[in-house]
This record gives sequence, C-alpha cells and structure tokens, in this order.
Amino acid sequence: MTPAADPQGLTRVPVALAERSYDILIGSGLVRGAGATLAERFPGRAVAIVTDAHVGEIHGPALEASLSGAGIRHHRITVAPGEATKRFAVLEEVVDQILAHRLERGDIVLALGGGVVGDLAGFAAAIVRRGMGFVQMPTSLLAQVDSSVGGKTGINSRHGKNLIGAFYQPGLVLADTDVLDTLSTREFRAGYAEVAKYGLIDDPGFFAWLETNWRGVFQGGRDRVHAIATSCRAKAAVVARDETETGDRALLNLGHTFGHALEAATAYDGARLVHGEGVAIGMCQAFRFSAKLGLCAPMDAVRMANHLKAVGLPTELSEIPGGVGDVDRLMAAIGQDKKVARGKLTFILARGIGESFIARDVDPAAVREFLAEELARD
Ligand SMILES: NC(=O)c1ccc[n+]([C@@H]2O[C@H](COP(=O)([O-])OP(=O)(O)OC[C@H]3O[C@@H](n4cnc5c(N)ncnc54)[C@H](O)[C@@H]3O)[C@@H](O)[C@H]2O)c1
Ligand SMILES: O=C(O)C(=O)C[C@@H](O)[C@H](O)[C@H](O)COP(=O)(O)O
Ligand SMILES: [Zn+2]
Repeated sequence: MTPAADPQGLTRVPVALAERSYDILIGSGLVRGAGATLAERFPGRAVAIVTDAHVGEIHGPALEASLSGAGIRHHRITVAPGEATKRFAVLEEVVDQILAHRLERGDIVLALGGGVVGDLAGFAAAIVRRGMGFVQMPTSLLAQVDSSVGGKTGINSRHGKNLIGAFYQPGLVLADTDVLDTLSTREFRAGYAEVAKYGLIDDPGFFAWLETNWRGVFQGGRDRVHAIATSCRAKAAVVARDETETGDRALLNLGHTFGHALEAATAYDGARLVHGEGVAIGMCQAFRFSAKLGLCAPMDAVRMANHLKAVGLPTELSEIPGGVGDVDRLMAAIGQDKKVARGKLTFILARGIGESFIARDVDPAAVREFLAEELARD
C-alpha cells in the first residue's frame, strides 16, 4: 500500500501512543526546513544538537543555518562516530554539555545521526532534568527505518549490548532522505538488513517486493521512500500495541539474540562487524535454527539468506574478520539478552518467510549444538 503523503510531498507516518503520539516525516529537504518545522511545532524551545563528528561535519552546518534562520538558539555537542560511543563516559559528557548550555526541561535534545547518536542522545534526553524534549533526525538508513522510532534509548555495558537504558519516545522524527546520499554503501547495506527484517517478521509481500526492487532502494527515489515508509509503518504499528515489549514488540528482535552476541564477541568493533551486519547474520541463523528444529522449510532459510547475500550482506559467521570465539563465549553473551525470563532463553524463530514468532523457554542444549554447527560452516 502507498502511504499517505502530506501537501509538501512528505510522507507522514503517525505513531499512535495516546498523549505521547508523534509523527515520522519522511522525504526531501527536512534538514533545510528543520528550523521552520521546529519553530512551528515547539515554539520558543532551544536545541542541543547531538551528532557524531562525521555526520556533524557533513550535515551540521545546514541544520544550524536552518535553526538560526528560524531564530532558534542552538548548541552542537559532538561525539566520536561508532558503537564504542554508546558508553557511560560519553553519556556523562553529553549530559554535562546539555547542562552547561543551560538547556531547560522544555528545551530539545535533537539527535542528528545514526542509531548510535539516537540511542545515546535519547537516553540523555530521558535523564536530564528527568526528561527533556527529544527530536530524532536520523541520518543512516538504519536509523530512518528503525532506531529513531519507538523510544528504545540506551548504551552498552561490558556485560552486553543495550543493557542500560530507558523507553523514551521522541516528540518528532524528521527522516530527510537526501542525507542518505552521503552514507557509505557498507552502512546503507547494514540498514537494509533491518528493512528486510520487517518482511521476514510478518510481511511476505514486502519481502518479495524487496527481492525484486532492492536495487531501486539502493539507488534512491520512489522505491527508497517506499521501503522507508513501509518499515516505519510496520514498526509504528508494533510499538503502538506494545510500547515496552511485554509481548509482540519482541518480534522486532528477529536476528538480534544471535546478532547482539556477535557484536559483543567482536568487542563492538565496527571495523569487523556493525549492528546491521550482525542482524543479517543473526536473522539467517534464526531461520537456519528454525529449520533445524523442523519449524520452517529449509528452502525458506536458503531463500532469505540468498537475498541478503545478493545485496552484499554477510550471512555466515565465517565472514566476520577475526572470528567470534567459541560456543561458550557466544552462549555467555546470549545469556545476558534482555528477553531472558526466569533464566530461560527467548528467541524469535520462524515458520516461514513472514511467519516469525516468539519462542520462549528454548532449550540451551539445542542452541549450543546449533552454534557448534554454525561455527563449523564455511
Ligand atoms: N533504538 C532502537 O530501536 C534501535 C534499533 C536498531 C538499532 N539500534 C542501534 O543503532 C546503532 C546502529 O545504528 P547505525 O547503523 O545508524 O550506526 P551509526 O550510528 O554508527 O552510523 C553508522 C555510520 O554511518 C555514519 N553516518 C550516519 N549517517 C550518515 C550520513 N548521512 N552520511 C555519512 N555518514 C553517515 C556515522 O558517522 C557512522 O560512522 C546500534 O547501536 C544499534 O544497537 C537501535
Ligand atoms: O525497537 C525494537 O524493539 C527493536 O528490537 C529494534 C532493534 O532493531 C534494535 O536493534 C533494538 O535496539 C534492539 O533492542 P534490544 O532491546 O534487544 O536491545
Ligand atoms: Zn536492530
């Protein structure tokens, strides 16, 4: 289905969360128009722009010019690019700078960047003065289709991925599709893994559309906007019915129980593995594990992996430079997953493409056996 477009040609996807409802605006020119948009929606608010050094250098000046043009006081807070930035020391620095600039509770923390910046800045917004205004301006494909939506914010711990954080919804998401033109192919592909995830969870028609049209998504234009909007609508629907992951929302974790363990096993070193790549391998593992357990046709596991391979994503552990250690190491990371309940493992498994489900109380011995096989694959 084609999402509704507003009069300026932007696509608007609402996230329905009662008094915390907000819009995701998707399209061209949103950075340029940010000053006018914020002045209209949040009049009189000052802005702390949190960005990474890479994104800030490329897209910071246009955003700042737009805010200045609308008479909005703003300050830029810059962090280092990469997953290692999601840690306490950097959070402390961001919080300190927000306070040093004397931003008030009603002022806005604006995340300009990928998922790393969004998760970190969102967590800062949640805790400074017990909750400031928060706007997401996602600049990676991954952030536009996933991390800027739904209010999961946080940082990593030495015990595991995203273990410290809060649910804190933004008041607005501005996904400017123009900025994706400066994203590297590797990072675009990584974000594509989360796009494919929505098809694999419960939308086989979308997955089939991606198999045919993925080149258009990579090129830009209508297909890209369609993929972003479809992803945002899928995520908005799940978040609206289960904001804090007491049930259904866990489906969005397809590929993440394995994927997060791989990120931990590679010490969050983006040179070896970035989040979307971990999710790509993790989703393939979820399907292969489902096939091994007799839940899903082996051909479906082959089909989904073939598509991810076709776009250039990794699908096997053997593709991770430097390896990921042994079964014990991976099981230790999996044991810290936030979906563990009463000591029992939870995985998102599949009965087929678009037929994912939440499997609770998964037998650790079966996971061990499966991982040993995975480590032995070429
Ligand atoms: N909160 C959620 O719901 C959620 C969902 C998915 C992922 N995440 C988190 O998101 C993070 C991954 O996000 P990511 O893939 O965006 O990684 P990222 O934030 O590290 O960005 C990837 C790289 O691309 C660069 N970049 C971003 N936008 C750019 C642009 N327009 N032009 C040029 N370079 C650009 C960044 O500087 C960085 O080097 C992980 O920490 C993951 O856990 C969170
Ligand atoms: O929004 C969600 O819910 C997700 O699970 C989306 C994931 O893509 C994302 O990586 C999220 O940060 C993982 O959440 P976590 O609770 O497993 O840390
Ligand atoms: Zn993810």
